[in-house]
Amino acid sequence: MHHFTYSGGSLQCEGVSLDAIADAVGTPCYVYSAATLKRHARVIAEAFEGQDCLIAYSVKANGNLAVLSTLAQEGCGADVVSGGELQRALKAGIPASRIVFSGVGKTAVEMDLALEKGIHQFNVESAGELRLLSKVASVLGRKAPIALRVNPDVAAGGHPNISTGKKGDKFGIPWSEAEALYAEAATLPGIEVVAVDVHIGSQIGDLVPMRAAFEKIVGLTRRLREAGHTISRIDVGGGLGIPYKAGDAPAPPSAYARMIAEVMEGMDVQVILEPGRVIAGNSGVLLTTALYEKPAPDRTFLILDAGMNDLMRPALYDAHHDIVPLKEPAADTVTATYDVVGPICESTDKFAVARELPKVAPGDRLAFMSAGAYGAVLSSAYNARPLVPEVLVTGDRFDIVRRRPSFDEMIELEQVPDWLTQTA
Ligand SMILES: Cc1ncc(COP(=O)(O)O)c(C=O)c1O
Ligand SMILES: N[C@@H](CCCC[NH3+])C(=O)O
Repeated sequence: MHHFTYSGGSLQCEGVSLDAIADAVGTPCYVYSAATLKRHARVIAEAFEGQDCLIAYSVKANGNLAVLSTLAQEGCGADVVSGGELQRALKAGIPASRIVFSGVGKTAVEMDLALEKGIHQFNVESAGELRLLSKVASVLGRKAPIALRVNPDVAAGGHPNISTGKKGDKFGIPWSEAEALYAEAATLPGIEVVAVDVHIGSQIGDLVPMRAAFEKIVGLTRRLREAGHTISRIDVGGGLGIPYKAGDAPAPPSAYARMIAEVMEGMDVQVILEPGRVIAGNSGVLLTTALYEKPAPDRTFLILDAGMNDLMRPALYDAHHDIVPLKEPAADTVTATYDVVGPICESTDKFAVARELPKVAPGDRLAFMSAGAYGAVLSSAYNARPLVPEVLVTGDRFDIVRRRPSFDEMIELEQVPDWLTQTA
C-alpha cells in the first residue's frame, strides 16, 4: 500500500501533485510519502504486537534525515553500518538504546563512537573485529554488548548480488566457526555476549529460506545456552521483499511475523528486526523529465534527465522499476516501446529495455515507482551531476529535505594546489 495515485488527471503523492513538486524543485528528484513510511512502520509493529521485538529500521535503505525523523516518531530504532549512519540516526532522535551496528568493516573510531553513545548491540562479523572491539571497549572501561552475525549457509533465493547468507559470501562468521568464536568472546574483557544475529539477503519474497535460516539460529542459540552463554536476543536481520510490479506477491509482514513467532516459540528472547526496503521502498518515487526520443534502426531510445547515478538499481541488479507518466494516460492512449536510458556516458545507464509505455513526448514527466529504498542513498555525482534532491510530502504540504547542490558548491569541496596554477 502506498500513497501515490492519480487524481484529477495527474499523479499525486498524498495531497500534493507531483507536477507541482517538479515545478518547484526541478527533475530529477526523489519524493517520499510520510504517510506511506508511517503506514509501513505501523504494519510491521502491528504484525509483531505481543512479541518482544525491536524494529531497527535499516538506515542504509534510505538515510535521509527527514525520513529517519519520521520513522523515529513511529518508535523505530535503527540498524546502522557506519559512523555516518549512526550520527544520522541519533540526530533524527533515535535513541542509542534502540540502535544496532552491523557491517563487516567497522573501524576503531566507529566502535569508539558507538560505545560512547551506548548503542544496544554490535553485530560482529569476524574474529578480528571482535578482538578489536574488546580492546576499544576496555580502553573506555566498557563492555560492548555483542551478537555474532553468523552465516547460516542458506541461499536466499533472490538476486545473487544481494544474497548475504551463503557460504562464500563475505558476510557473517562461517557456520562451522561460530561456536568457537562465541567461546572466545566470553573470555574477552571488553565483550558481553547478548545475542545471535543473521541476515541472509534482501528482496526475499519467499519465507522458506528465511525460516530455514532462523531455525538454524534457534538451534545454535540452544547450543550456546547449554555452553553457558546468556543469549537474550535474536536479531533476524532484514530482507523482506516488496512488490515492484503488478503480479509480484512477496510474503507480507503478517506472515513473516507469524513465521518468526513460530520459530521463536519458547525461546524467551527479544527479537530484533532490521527492515529496510519493506518500509522505504514503496514510500518513494524518482521524478524525471523525458529529454529526447532517439530512433535507432532496431529500437527507439527514450532519453531521460535521470541517470544511473541517480538510481543505480537497474544498472546494478537489472532491477525493474515501473515507469509511469505524471499525466494520467487516457484510456485510448497510444503506447510505444522504448529502451529507457539516462544521459550518463556508460552503456549500463539503462533503466529498461523494450518497455511499453504510453507514448512519451520530450518534456513529459515520468515517475520511477518503488524508488524509496536503495535509491537516493546509492546516488553519485558521476559526470559532475549534482546529487539528486529529495522531497518529503506530508498531507497537503511538501518540504525539500535535501536540496540540489549548485555547481559552485560541488566545486568548492575541491582545492587546486597553488603550485599547479602558478605560471613559470
Ligand atoms: C545486515 C543487514 N540488515 C538489514 C538489511 C536491510 O535489508 P532490507 O532492506 O532488504 O530489509 C541489510 C541489507 O540487505 C543488511 O545487510
Ligand atoms: N542495494 C540493494 C540491496 C542491498 C541490501 C544491502 N545489503 C538493492 O537495491 O536491491
